[in-house]
Amino acid sequence: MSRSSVAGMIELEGLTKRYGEKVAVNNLSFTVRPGIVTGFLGPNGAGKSTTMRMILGLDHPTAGDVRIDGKRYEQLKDPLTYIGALLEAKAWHGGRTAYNHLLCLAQSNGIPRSRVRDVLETVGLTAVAKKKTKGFSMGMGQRLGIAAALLGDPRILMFDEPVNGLDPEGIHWIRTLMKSLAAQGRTVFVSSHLMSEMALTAEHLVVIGQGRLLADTSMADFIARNSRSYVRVRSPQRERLLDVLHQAGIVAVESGGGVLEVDGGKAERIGELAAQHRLTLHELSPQQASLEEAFMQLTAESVEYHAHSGTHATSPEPPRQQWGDGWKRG
Ligand SMILES: Nc1ncnc2c1ncn2[C@@H]1O[C@H](COP(=O)(O)OP(=O)(O)OP(=O)(O)O)[C@@H](O)[C@H]1O
Repeated sequence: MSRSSVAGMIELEGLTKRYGEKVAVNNLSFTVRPGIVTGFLGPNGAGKSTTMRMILGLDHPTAGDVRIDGKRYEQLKDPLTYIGALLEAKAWHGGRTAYNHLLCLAQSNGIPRSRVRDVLETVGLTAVAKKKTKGFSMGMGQRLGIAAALLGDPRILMFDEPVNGLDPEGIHWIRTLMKSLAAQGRTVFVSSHLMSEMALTAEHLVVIGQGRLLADTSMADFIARNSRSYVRVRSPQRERLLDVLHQAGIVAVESGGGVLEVDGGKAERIGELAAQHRLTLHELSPQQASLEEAFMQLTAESVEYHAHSGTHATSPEPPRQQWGDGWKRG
């Protein structure tokens, strides 16, 4: 563990959590830094919520350590002024107004009363501040949860699956808010099981599967390594086409169903070669593999419950790192 922690850093070192035989979080070590949105990505049951609960001192690690600005959560004086969090469960009292809910939280955490109006304004709930929260929609509830996280003006914000159940407008709002919090120099750590969502929000990615670290990388690097572009080609004269491509130094791979795949953007060249040799093409289509597919590849071996079988994955082996080779075929 680094003892020269920068303000706003979350540092995990060998963090492990067992529930009986089940290892929910397995020897996780990584650092979350300020000024960017860090996406915490993994399939359902990967251990994201358990990790976040340990960061907040709500669960105790079986082994390892997690520090906020170099300290354990319980060592922080007025912790809401260091780290604010939105966890999945809603924990407010439905009979209170939004204003009173936040006021109670402020008063019990040494936060000035003036912050209540500020955060209600930030999340767009000023007009309903005096309404009881039990009548709130899912989106309003999320906004109130985020207001509570922002109350202590913390340098670190942590959100567990914040866009779950929200409509497109709500999703857009949360995305914009997270980016603006990071632009203010704060640390923003956000979990999701959707790569497509993270691709639009996060600058850095931490990917876990079955509690283990699979990747800790910039989004730009993830895209560069995993955005495979290739050309799909089908021809009734497949063997002759393969020979022609081979002679031209173009590598084609058979991918089943009579389809050939050629890496890189060579569609024009393939079309010209086919025309020169009077070969018929039934398909010549440039393709771009999605990041969602790349994520599925990376985590494929660590998904707990497979939809097709419903069986529990019991392999004790760590999931194979598939950077770069994730796309190669046998
Ligand atoms: N209190 C508990 N007792 C026993 N097992 C638990 C407990 N909490 C979590 N688990 C198990 O630990 C594993 C990790 O769960 P966790 O909720 O942290 O995953 P997650 O990545 O947040 O998943 P999701 O995306 O579904 O919320 C799961 O197999 C879960 O069943």
